[in-house]
Amino acid sequence: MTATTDRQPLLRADDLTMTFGGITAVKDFSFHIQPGEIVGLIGPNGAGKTTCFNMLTGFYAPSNGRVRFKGQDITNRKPHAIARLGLVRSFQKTNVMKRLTVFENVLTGHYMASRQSLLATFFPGEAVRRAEREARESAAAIVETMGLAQRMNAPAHLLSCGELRLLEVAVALAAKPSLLMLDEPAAGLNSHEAGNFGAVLKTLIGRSIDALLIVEHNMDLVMSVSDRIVVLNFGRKLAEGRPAEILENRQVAEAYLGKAAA
Ligand SMILES: Nc1ncnc2c1ncn2[C@@H]1O[C@H](COP(=O)(O)OP(=O)(O)OP(=O)(O)O)[C@@H](O)[C@H]1O
Repeated sequence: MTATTDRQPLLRADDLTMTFGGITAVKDFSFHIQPGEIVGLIGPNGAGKTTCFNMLTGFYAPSNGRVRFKGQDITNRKPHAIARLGLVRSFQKTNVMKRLTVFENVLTGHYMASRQSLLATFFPGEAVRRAEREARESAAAIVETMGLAQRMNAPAHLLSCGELRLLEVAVALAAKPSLLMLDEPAAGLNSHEAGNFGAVLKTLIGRSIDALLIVEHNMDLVMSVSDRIVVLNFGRKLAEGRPAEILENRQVAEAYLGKAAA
């Protein structure tokens, strides 16, 4: 075990359970994320990964179990309240507005997060003007961090698939997350683009975010970026460990092969 396990987790979920009518999507699922970690949450289709994301971020009220973030019990809090605490998620559907430029998309992310009043926007005082300046500086810095500086003023519809996936993360970063949760952020990327995407994600830890939880079907990507992997199967935790341990785990291989053979 590493020394990190002695510290208080950034996020801790205990016995999370979600039932929809007669279907149990997730059952007694417990896990944690330490500051500084990238954790991969994997599992075959329908294993319960997105349902977990929804429970952790307040989009679903768990049927049972608790979620703690930064030491606070956030179970059943509203999604926007959880996001304001620093737990920010992406969705499988894109958050990018195709007509806006890369910079404008990230700036819009800042405004969505800051909830500045309309009155303040039209009749700005010094404080609002300063906030505006800071938002623009921060947006430009995020674009650079994601490796998109050359595309700062390009309309999003002109971006390659790889650049678009990076921009989606950039927009999420505008909300100033402490823990960022990405749901299939590398969908549609070829192996070269996925390699670059993973390398950029790794640079974010300790610089833009404290920790990252990633749900991803691209195994090369998730194995190369994650410090630890948690495997879900039929809503239950099947395995947990370092990527090399998970790759050698027979039960995990069978869960995936079983699904593929079905
Ligand atoms: N709102 C819902 N109502 C009823 N059943 C649901 C609902 N959301 C999810 N489920 C069911 O819960 C189970 C887990 O689904 P979930 O989407 O969480 O899996 P997943 O691991 O994210 O799958 P994928 O990798 O395909 O995205 C599935 O059987 C799904 O049909």
